[in-house]
This record gives sequence, structure tokens and C-alpha cells, in this order.
Amino acid sequence: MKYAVIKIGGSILSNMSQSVIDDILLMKQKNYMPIVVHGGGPFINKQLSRMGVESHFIDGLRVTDDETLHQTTQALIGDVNPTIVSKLNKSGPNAIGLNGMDLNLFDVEPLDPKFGHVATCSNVNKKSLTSICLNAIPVIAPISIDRMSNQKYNINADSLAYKISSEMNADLFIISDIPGVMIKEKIQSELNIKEINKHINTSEIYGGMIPKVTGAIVAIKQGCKSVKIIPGNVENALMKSIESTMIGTTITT
Ligand SMILES: Nc1ncnc2c1ncn2[C@@H]1O[C@H](COP(=O)(O)OP(=O)(O)O)[C@@H](O)[C@H]1O
Ligand SMILES: CC(=O)N[C@@H](CCC(=O)OP(=O)(O)O)C(=O)O
Repeated sequence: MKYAVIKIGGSILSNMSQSVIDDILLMKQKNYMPIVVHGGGPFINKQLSRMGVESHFIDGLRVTDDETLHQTTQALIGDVNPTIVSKLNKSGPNAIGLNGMDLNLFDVEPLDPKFGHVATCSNVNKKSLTSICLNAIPVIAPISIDRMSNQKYNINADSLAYKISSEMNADLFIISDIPGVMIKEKIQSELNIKEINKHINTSEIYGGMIPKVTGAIVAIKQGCKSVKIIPGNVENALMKSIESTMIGTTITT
């Protein structure tokens, strides 16, 4: 058995094919233990605007003051997480919803204070995660706590997925709202570090895609087995990707 981290981006959640859920449930038959990490950017934006709070980003990260953290936690742990868990559990008791505070699943390292309450994942509790995986599919929201200060933190979901994949030596599947990494309107079936840097310099890779591809390189260097960026609105994209059908973009070093 090997681990597969499936990162479901907020951009695709409302439009995601049911087959993503079916494929995750089928992964055990392909010798994989699935671990789901989810984002929820658009849901957080909606929740914040409902409450009259403006969204600010620096380098793709949400600047998170006390109120933003409260609303982000509500959106991710109160709404997005149970929605994904309930989809996985429709056919039986398959999945469990978690965040970094459950079983001290992961620790955080706060970023520069200019981001507010934003952190990266510094350490994964592999013992807890391994034992959960024996019994259920963990569905992990990117919120955790600094146990020393008792302060909660908001974590970018891609960066959390990368850290968990590195620590678990997992294959990582990033499910997003695009067919793959596009250059001049063409899907790139493979991209290496040199090509990635070139496309970032020419702005053909921009915005939310920059942390995805640069994070992928670091993750592979630190133990993640492979990174594939695949579309969440294509039937059985996950299974096709596992079975090596040409779909999405594979990141190589
Ligand atoms: N070269 C590229 N190919 C595909 N998408 C790109 C590219 N450069 C930038 N993007 C943008 O990256 C977005 C995906 O990142 P993001 O919005 O953070 O997704 P998610 O919510 O799934 O994490 C795409 O919707 C697209 O607007
Ligand atoms: C610090 C930070 O930016 N956290 C993200 C967490 C959710 C996320 O990453 O969602 P996507 O995967 O949909 O982008 C945020 O608040 O939007």
C-alpha cells in the first residue's frame, strides 16, 4: 500500500464531477491509501463578503485578521469539510473530517506578521495519520493551532498538501478547475523545474498556479513521490491519472 494525497481546490468544489468522489473510494483497489486535503477559497470569499469583510491577499495568501480567521474557520470546518465528508460517506462509513487540531494532526509555523494569522505546516503527526488511514479516509481542512500560544492559524491548502505528501512519501493529485498547466492554450503533459521557471518569468504561469508548481518542486525534493495537476470536472480524471492515461500535468524535477 502507498499513500495518495488528493488536494481538492475550492475553485472546483461547486463544479466537481461526482466521479472524483467515486475514484477516491476506488483508490484502495489500486493499492492506495487516500488522504484528502481541501481548500475552499471561493467559499471563504463568499462568507467574508456576507459579513461585510473585505478579502486581501499578499503573494496568493489571504491576510487573516481575527474576524477573517473566524469566518475562514466557519467556512472550512463548518461547511466545506462536512460537505466533502458527507459525499464520501453516502455509500457507507468511509471518511472522517479532521483539521490540524484533531489528534494534534499537524503543527504550524507562523509566517511573517504582515499576513496576520497565517502559517505553514511544520510537522505532520505521522503516527496519528497512519492509524487513521487504516480505518478511514481522512479529509483534512487547512486550519490548525499553535499549542504554545493557543492561537489558531489559516494555512494555504496547497502548501499543506505538499507537506503531508512529503512526510508520507505520497503521490499527490492536485484537483483544480483547469485541464492542467496551460501554456499558449496547450495542456502541458509534463513540466520540469527549468520550464516552470521560464514560464513564471514570462508570466505564462501566474497567480494561484505559481505556488502550485513551485511548491511541487520543493515537495518532490523532500520526499513526495509525484505531483499531478488534474481537472476536477472531467469524468474519472483521478483514475485516468493513476492509470497513466495522458491527463493533466505531471511535475518533474
Ligand atoms: N499556466 C496556467 N495554466 C493553468 N492555470 C493557470 C496558469 N497560470 C495561472 N493559472 C490560474 O491558476 C488557477 C488555479 O489556481 P487556484 O485558483 O489557486 O486554484 P485552487 O482553488 O484549485 O487551488 C486557474 O484557475 C488559473 O486562473
Ligand atoms: C493562507 C491562505 O491563503 N489560506 C487559504 C485556505 C484555503 C485554500 O487554500 O483554498 P484553495 O485551495 O481553494 O485556494 C485561504 O484562506 O483562502
